[in-house]
Amino acid sequence: MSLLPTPETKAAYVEQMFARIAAGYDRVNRVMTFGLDQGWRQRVVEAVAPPVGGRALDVGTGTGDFLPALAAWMGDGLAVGVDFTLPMLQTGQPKIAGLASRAAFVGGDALLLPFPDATFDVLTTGFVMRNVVDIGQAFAEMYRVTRPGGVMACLEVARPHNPLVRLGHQFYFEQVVPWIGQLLGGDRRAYTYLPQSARAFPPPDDLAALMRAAGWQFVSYRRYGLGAVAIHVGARV
Ligand SMILES: C[S@@+](CC[C@H](N)C(=O)[O-])C[C@H]1O[C@@H](n2cnc3c(N)ncnc32)[C@H](O)[C@@H]1O
Repeated sequence: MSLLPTPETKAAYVEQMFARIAAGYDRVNRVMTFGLDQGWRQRVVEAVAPPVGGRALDVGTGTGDFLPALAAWMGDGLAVGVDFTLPMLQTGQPKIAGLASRAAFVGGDALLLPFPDATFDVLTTGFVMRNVVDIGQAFAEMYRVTRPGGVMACLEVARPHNPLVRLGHQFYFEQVVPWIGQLLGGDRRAYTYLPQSARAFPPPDDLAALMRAAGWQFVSYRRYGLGAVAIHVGARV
């Protein structure tokens, strides 16, 4: 049975779903990815290479997993995480408490970012684009708030190329992950939506085309985790 919402109901569906799973979100992520997810986020941060004293924005920050790494690169710079699911931000609050004035959460929509043009040096986003109603608009908003010369990197799920790996990945993602979500996160529906939304998500070449259409230049991507995720990078010239 499809759990994918219609475009009209998607934003509310996504917000309510992440509010439900916020408390167990980090735990399920670590187990479900065999601990690889933090390494992928680290690669995203390396790809944008935040400047010392700079400003970074993480879009759809959730519990703020990108913020400590972004802040670590920037010395006295500022890492901001924006998200529209407040319970996710509340769950992540202890993660940024130790960063004092070097990190902050802001409530807001990725499709209408609450920042002026050209505010940030670098942008990151992880596992968010599957969940937005309009990927092109999200990329365009990210472009708008990036200063000329800035860089953006996007981490998202992909489907492995190798047919055998693809089959194993499909079984794991569609049959096992919902049970992990049930056992460790208490929510089988949310972790059934996850593989379904991944199936409906544009493959890496199409995602790169959407980035280019939103204005991003020098767009490229690399796959990680046997092809289960891809990191796209683009620049605002
Ligand atoms: C799968 S979580 C990813 C969280 C985090 N980026 C990470 O790497 O773990 C997706 C997050 O995107 C947020 N999100 C989805 N659509 C959004 C939108 N239109 N505006 C702001 N946040 C959004 C959700 O609230 C959720 O916290």
